[in-house]
Amino acid sequence: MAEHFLVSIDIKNLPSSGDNGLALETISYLHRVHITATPETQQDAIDFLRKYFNHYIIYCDCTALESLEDILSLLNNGGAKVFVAPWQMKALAEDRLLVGQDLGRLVVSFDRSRSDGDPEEIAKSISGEIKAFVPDTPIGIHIQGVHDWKLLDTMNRMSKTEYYPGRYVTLAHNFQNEYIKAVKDGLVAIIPANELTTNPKRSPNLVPAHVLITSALRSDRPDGLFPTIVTNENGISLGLVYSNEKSIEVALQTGRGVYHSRRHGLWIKGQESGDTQELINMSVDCDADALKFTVRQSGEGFCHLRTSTCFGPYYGVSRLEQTLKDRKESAPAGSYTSRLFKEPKLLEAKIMEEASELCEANDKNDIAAEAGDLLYFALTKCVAAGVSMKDIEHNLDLKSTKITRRKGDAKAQWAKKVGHQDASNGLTGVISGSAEQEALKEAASVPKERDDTAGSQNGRIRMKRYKTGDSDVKTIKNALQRPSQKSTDDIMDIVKPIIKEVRDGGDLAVLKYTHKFEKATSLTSPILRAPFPPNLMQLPQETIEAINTSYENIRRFHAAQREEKPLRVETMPGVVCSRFSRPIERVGLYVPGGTAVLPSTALMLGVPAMVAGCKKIILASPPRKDGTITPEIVYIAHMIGAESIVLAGGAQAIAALAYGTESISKVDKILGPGNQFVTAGKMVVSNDTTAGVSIDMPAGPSEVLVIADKSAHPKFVASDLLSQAEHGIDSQVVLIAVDPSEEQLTAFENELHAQAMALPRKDIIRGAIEHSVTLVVKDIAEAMEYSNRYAPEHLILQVKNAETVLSSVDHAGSVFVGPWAPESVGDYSAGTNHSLPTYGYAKQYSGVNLSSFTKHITSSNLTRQGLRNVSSAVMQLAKVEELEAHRRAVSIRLKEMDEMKD
Ligand SMILES: NC(=O)c1ccc[n+]([C@@H]2O[C@H](COP(=O)([O-])OP(=O)(O)OC[C@H]3O[C@@H](n4cnc5c(N)ncnc54)[C@H](O)[C@@H]3O)[C@@H](O)[C@H]2O)c1
Ligand SMILES: N[C@H](CO)Cc1c[nH]c[nH+]1
Repeated sequence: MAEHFLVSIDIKNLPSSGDNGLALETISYLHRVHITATPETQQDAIDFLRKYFNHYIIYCDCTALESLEDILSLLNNGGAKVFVAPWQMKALAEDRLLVGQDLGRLVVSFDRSRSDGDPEEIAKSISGEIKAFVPDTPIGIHIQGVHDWKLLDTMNRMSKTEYYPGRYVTLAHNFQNEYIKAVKDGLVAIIPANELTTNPKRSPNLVPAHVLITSALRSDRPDGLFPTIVTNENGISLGLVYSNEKSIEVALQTGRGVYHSRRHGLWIKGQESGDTQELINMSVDCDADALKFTVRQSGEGFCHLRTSTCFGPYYGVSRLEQTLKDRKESAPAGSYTSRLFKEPKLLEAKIMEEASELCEANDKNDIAAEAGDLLYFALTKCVAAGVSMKDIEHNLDLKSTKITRRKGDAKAQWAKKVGHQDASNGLTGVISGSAEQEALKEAASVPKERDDTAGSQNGRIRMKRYKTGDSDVKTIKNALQRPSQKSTDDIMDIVKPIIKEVRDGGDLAVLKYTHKFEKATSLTSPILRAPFPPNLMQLPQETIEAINTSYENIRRFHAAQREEKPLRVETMPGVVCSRFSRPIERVGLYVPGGTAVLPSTALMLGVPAMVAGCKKIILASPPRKDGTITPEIVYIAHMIGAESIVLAGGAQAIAALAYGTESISKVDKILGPGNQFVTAGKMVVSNDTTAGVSIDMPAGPSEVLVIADKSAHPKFVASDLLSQAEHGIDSQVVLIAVDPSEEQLTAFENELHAQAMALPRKDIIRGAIEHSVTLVVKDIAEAMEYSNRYAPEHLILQVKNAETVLSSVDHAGSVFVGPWAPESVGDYSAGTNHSLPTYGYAKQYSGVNLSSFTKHITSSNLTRQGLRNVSSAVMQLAKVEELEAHRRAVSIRLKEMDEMKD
């Protein structure tokens, strides 16, 4: 429907029927409203959208908002379009917060109330500003405070060559005729509700609403009438009638379907038949020569022949809805539908049955038949609850206005049922696969809503059970699938522009993202350099002691990994090959800080870097909101001799380390775990040959696999599973129970539930437990087979003679042996490293260790005889490869040897 005018409403002071101007109900007949959101009224605007999305098409003026997130949330809550200032348009477009057709929901607002000047120049500069930032998507323009018609005329002229979908105006003077002229000229006038009336006799100074409508219309009929299509709420056409200025005026005054009969004049539908119509709204079509009335029809129907429409009875979904409503009011004896209304459990079962039959249907006819059955039962449930087809459509419309969309993964239980795997589980395995975003918004580790039952069964936090003898291989394979994350493409689309901006824009770009993601807006430099001020590392004595103990154990274990002397092998007499290691000179260590601050990761990366002898160690970690870094990390940075701490997280920190900026030194290798953005950032920079940087491995959401036999202590088993489940909802924990009794399984489950319920992060745990499993196997050999296939980040062996099982471990990041080795000792203090491969990457990667910070150089040292001994092999192979210079490098030397002999 074309836009002609918007009624502006003060959301803090909603118009009511006693006021001057139009009341809310009458405004809904005109359908399009304009509201203003300021930092103070932002929440009111959201509440208005949520409450009235079904009644109006709502446009929001956001020019006074400071936060781009607030603008996006208005669009996400159903705002049809947002009016933004030029700087907001620029930022939204540049940050790619709106792309594609969502950009078309912007209207750029220019305030001309105080500026005069050549209209031609003004119009040109407006057009230039828009084209500079949104060159490809047509967007609307709004001229605010217009007091000069020359400017509007010029804009109108320009619109013939430059397309703006909507030219909106707010007038400086409140004159009736000006509004009417604007609408007649094809502009969309924004008119305050208190300057409009449906009763011009009573309020002669206000603008008559019906005149505004007819000003937008042009009749191409000799009698000047406007053809009017009448539809029901679902958009089904009831018939064709005619309107004129008078009938529109009465329709607006009475809120009913009122038309002009070419035989009888003013026609109030249903006045005689009783089949009245409640007016929902009226609108003008795209070329302004026809009207549409949307109405709620009562009685027999619209047509004088007593059918629902002038084209016959309803059909399809509308007929079904009508029948169901009739049955609800009064059903004939024995009606099946009426039984469904009375037996909700039967209805529920039928919905599931039909949904499953639809899934199984293959050919076109079957699919249509099964979809029809499912619709019947689904709509029965809706009608029983008083939900109409219109309500469903509104809901769909609201979802379609969202700019941040869910990826739409199936819940694990359903995905597993049908054996669906996320197609995007490819690239790294770590950054592949759900989140949240909601795209932009779905941080990996967010607590579940309180009423979310994920991970719970009958109110208990419980993992799903599978038994290898009872379930087929495919079912178990699916059950052991890691939870999927946001698709690789989505993440790459977010990360790549960030990296490019930091590479090109340096410090300023890093700061921009730190302000945005960490909200640390007071930060003016992205770096904290050593020597670190003592006041930034004040810690309680017990924390210092804990760090010192962990530091020393980690140092000892990693120092023991040093190769004391070079490897030296004489491969043939006189041919000596050697290999020696050298530290990587400059390393960047990423310490996560999104959902939890992990100083222990600073130790796990920093201590081996120091032991290896890296010359330059730079830490990077997202700062807190006030711009500071947690004192434990500063203290550890000081202990390991770090050059500096980059006060940034995510892909921006990775890019700064890879390319360097004015203040951040470039590094040769980046190590450390992180979320999907960090991991994707590491992948991107390591693939850029111009960056000259390598990375450690894909280290994503934490996971643990516990193998427990009859000797295992349920309390220990449950506590180990929970220690990794509390990391994030994207973590996965697996229990392999070896030949357990039912009592033992129940004991594991009771403990898990009881301990989880007492933990502060139980909501996160529930999320993780949703995709976690207990697998029952017959013996330890089978347990090891499954464990090796899964290749867990952490493997815990709570079995008899655990030490002997170690020899069967082929793939795991780190193993914890026996009842007295909880995984958390490895997380903090035992000495082994906690930066480990996840997602099954333990099949090809090691966890961080000393060699992650070194590289090897080889050397060959030959005597004369040595060269003679190897010469024929070298020369023959050079000949085969037709590389003559290679061959000669040997033959010339042999000749020289021979001559020297003579
Ligand atoms: N495998 C291992 O060895 C190991 C060790 C420790 C931690 N971990 C894992 O590391 C992860 C840490 O993740 P985290 O989120 O807590 O911290 P993080 O520091 O990895 O990520 C936070 C950063 O993500 C960026 N970000 C957030 N939302 C964004 C968006 N919408 N667009 C672009 N960038 C965005 C921000 O820059 C923010 O600074 C967890 O999954 C944890 O389990 C793994
Ligand atoms: N378990 C994580 C590695 O997957 C590391 C960690 C840090 N803090 C606590 N735990």
